[in-house]
Amino acid sequence: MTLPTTILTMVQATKKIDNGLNEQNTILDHVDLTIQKGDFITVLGGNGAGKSTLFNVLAGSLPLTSGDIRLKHQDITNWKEEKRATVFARVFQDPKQGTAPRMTVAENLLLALHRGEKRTIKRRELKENEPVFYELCASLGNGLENHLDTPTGNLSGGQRQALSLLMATLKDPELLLLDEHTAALDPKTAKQLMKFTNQRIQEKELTCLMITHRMEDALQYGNRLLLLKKGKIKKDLNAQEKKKLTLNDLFLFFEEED
Ligand SMILES: Nc1ncnc2c1ncn2[C@@H]1O[C@H](COP(=O)(O)OP(=O)(O)OP(=O)(O)O)[C@@H](O)[C@H]1O
Repeated sequence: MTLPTTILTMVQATKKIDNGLNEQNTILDHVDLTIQKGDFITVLGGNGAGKSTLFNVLAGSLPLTSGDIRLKHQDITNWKEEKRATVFARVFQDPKQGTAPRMTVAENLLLALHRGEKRTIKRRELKENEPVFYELCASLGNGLENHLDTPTGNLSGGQRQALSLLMATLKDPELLLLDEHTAALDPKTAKQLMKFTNQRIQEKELTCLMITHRMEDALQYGNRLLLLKKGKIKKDLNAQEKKKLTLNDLFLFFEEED
């Protein structure tokens, strides 16, 4: 049996925000979290529970007030957002956020292939990578392979989110952050993208945190489930505990007073 490899550790991670009345609100409250390689963790919590804050402090868009974050035992607490983007990839809820609208599908994929490098797009490289990009897009099953030369602003929301997911996973990030990435899609498209997401995570053996408000998805996918309330992790369920969990248990959790 191989021992699990720790990818990420948060120790007493806390974020306080000035509320404008000379007081501070704690929006992430002394969070301890250890993520092992290959974990696919679904993250649930009501509005304002702190899910996006958790992602923002991981991605570096919000600095921690106290506590620290370690990536494979390296302290990354003070790494800037740009540096963290070389190891973490994030897909947002809004299809407009993940891709450059005036650039074509192929150009966006080429940018993703060179994530973290400062360089311009070369026509020759686009040509060379075309067969790879075609196959990659065809694997989505939504016709994106026929739009390699289409600016992404002209794609459907579903195609654009699928492309964002492909881009985020192209270079095997240490940690994939899915921030309600299916929430803006119609039920059928959301289901297809979720199926593809799971397939991609399994195939590439990625480590992933996924925020969702779809409780069925939180139960169906992943090997671990976090329940957040008032900036705290209230439950961290492992695979066995998660298997036993029902939709009713989740409804009860949301209704519970603290
Ligand atoms: N930059 C900020 N400035 C002030 N308050 C903030 C900031 N970011 C988050 N908050 C507050 O922190 C709390 C947690 O917000 P957060 O967006 O993390 O919740 P969430 O669980 O993602 O909610 P939702 O499901 O509605 O997206 C909320 O009360 C929110 O108003």
